[in-house]
Amino acid sequence: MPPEIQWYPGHIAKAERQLKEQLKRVDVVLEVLDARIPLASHHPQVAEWIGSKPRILILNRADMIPESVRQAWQAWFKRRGEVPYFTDAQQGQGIRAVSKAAQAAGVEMNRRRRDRGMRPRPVRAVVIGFPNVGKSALINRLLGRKAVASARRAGVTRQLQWVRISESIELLDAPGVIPSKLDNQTDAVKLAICEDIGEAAYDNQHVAAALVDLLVELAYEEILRSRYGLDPLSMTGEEYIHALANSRYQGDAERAALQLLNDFRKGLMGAIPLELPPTN
Ligand SMILES: Nc1nc2c(ncn2[C@@H]2O[C@H](COP(=O)(O)OP(=O)(O)OP(=O)(O)O)[C@@H](O)[C@H]2O)c(=O)[nH]1
Repeated sequence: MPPEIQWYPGHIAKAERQLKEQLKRVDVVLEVLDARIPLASHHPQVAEWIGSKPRILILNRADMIPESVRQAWQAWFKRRGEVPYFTDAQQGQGIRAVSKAAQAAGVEMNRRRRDRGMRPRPVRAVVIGFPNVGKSALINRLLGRKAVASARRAGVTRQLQWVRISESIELLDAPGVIPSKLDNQTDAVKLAICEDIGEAAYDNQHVAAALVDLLVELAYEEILRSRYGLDPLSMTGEEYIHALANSRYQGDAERAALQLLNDFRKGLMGAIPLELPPTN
């Protein structure tokens, strides 16, 4: 069977090259994950690309998961010796803590510079993450003004410039786009559901069916039942899309799939995580 989600060729290598170019220039890396799918929106090679540079871990779209799940992730990352910063870059929540963490990394860097007889300078940082996770929105919030294009469409970010976000922090105004991980279709489907996928080709009906299956698996079936008047427990995700198409869209399964995906992506189903911290 061919992979369900495919990326347009040529894009991955170029994205990796550009990302490495950006990482070379900075002291600190701000890695943005999607709080609904912190595992699927992390690329396993990030540690290798960053090397020994400090990384600040940001779970954006924190408004799209319940508080209890946020706490569960907090505890899970803490057990792994990591500190997640939860942000809502759209509304500007949690931004100050991110800036402070970058600033603290800068203090550490300047201590080392002074030890080597070098003059202190502002810490240089870059925001990286998968397409559409909210990198530009976060940069705008860190800047405190609207300077970087932010759009609902994936893959709009381009150019490269330094911007001063405080006395002690300089930021690359173009975020680093992390290339897709190609070997994990389960993660790819989650990225497609959340629209964090960039230049990929995928089948909306397949992705919407996977969303229904995931919602049932995570015991969110009541949301589907009350929103669409159809019980997902008695059928597969694929059957659900067809049932929805028959009940509302004259059998048009593509419209039903797009409606369901849009409702989820816009948060109209409520704050729903698609991943929970692993229990082991
Ligand atoms: N609900 C919610 N929406 C967000 C948040 N952050 C960003 N968004 C929205 O998500 C969409 C993508 O945000 P961008 O900032 O353009 O994402 P990006 O990562 O820069 O995207 P690319 O340029 O495609 O790589 C926009 O519609 C934002 O308004 C958030 O914390 N919560």
